[in-house]
Amino acid sequence: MASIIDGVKKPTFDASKVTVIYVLGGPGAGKGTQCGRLVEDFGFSHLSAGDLLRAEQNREGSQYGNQIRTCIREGTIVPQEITIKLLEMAMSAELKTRSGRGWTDGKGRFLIDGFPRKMDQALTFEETVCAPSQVLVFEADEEVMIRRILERGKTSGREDDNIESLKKRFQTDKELVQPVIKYLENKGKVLKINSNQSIEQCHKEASEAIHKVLV
Ligand SMILES: Nc1ncnc2c1ncn2[C@@H]1O[C@H](COP(=O)(O)OP(=O)(O)O)[C@@H](O)[C@H]1O
Ligand SMILES: O=c1ccn([C@@H]2O[C@H](COP(=O)(O)OP(=O)(O)O)[C@@H](O)[C@H]2O)c(=O)[nH]1
Repeated sequence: MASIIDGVKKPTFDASKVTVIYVLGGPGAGKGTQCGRLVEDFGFSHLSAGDLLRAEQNREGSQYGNQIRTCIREGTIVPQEITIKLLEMAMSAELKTRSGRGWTDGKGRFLIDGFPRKMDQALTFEETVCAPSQVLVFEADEEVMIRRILERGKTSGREDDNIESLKKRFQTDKELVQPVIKYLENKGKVLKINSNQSIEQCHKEASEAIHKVLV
């Protein structure tokens, strides 16, 4: 069977026709929740790297299923070739099927949630797909994130919404994701939002920042 990966190479769409916003933050910081709200406001396509990986993991015949499952359970990062290819394919598909609906400036609007989580991903995506216009980073205290994830775990069915996986995800966040945030901060693209606050307050701060990017 053909692989979904045929090397990271130029995507099939024109990078000048898309606006990409990265949405980062620890597990349970509220990335998915806030993306849902921003989709309503601005007509973004919301691409969660974690959701794309879970879908690929469960796809019948996927040769990456076991590898993805192990990484997710252990809170480690899936090799970039897999994640970037999945993102690129999802972006191409959206650009074909939506053809501008809800994108008032004619550019494809993408919220990329939970990515990049490692420096190699940040650099490769920038080189082969495009650079982000803005980066939203939701920051919550560890005890707040633990409480939210354990609550979510009661119904999410996710193999990593438990305290053992969570501790490993926090470790990965410190070691790998924080350097990516520093790198993006040096480019002046990062807005940090305190997500111990209410969903409403986080949304207000996030949507103000997006307004400035999309004008
Ligand atoms: N600001 C907030 N205040 C209280 N609960 C929140 C807040 N943001 C998200 N939640 C809840 O916390 C859980 C994790 O949020 P989610 O958006 O899935 O986080 P992430 O995508 O960052 O892992 C969800 O059950 C969500 O309803
Ligand atoms: O670019 C990515 C994004 C996610 N993941 C994996 O998917 C898991 C779940 O990520 P998601 O963003 O869905 O969940 P969160 O930890 O933010 O709740 C992570 O812990 C990683 O194992 C990954 O390998 N690369």
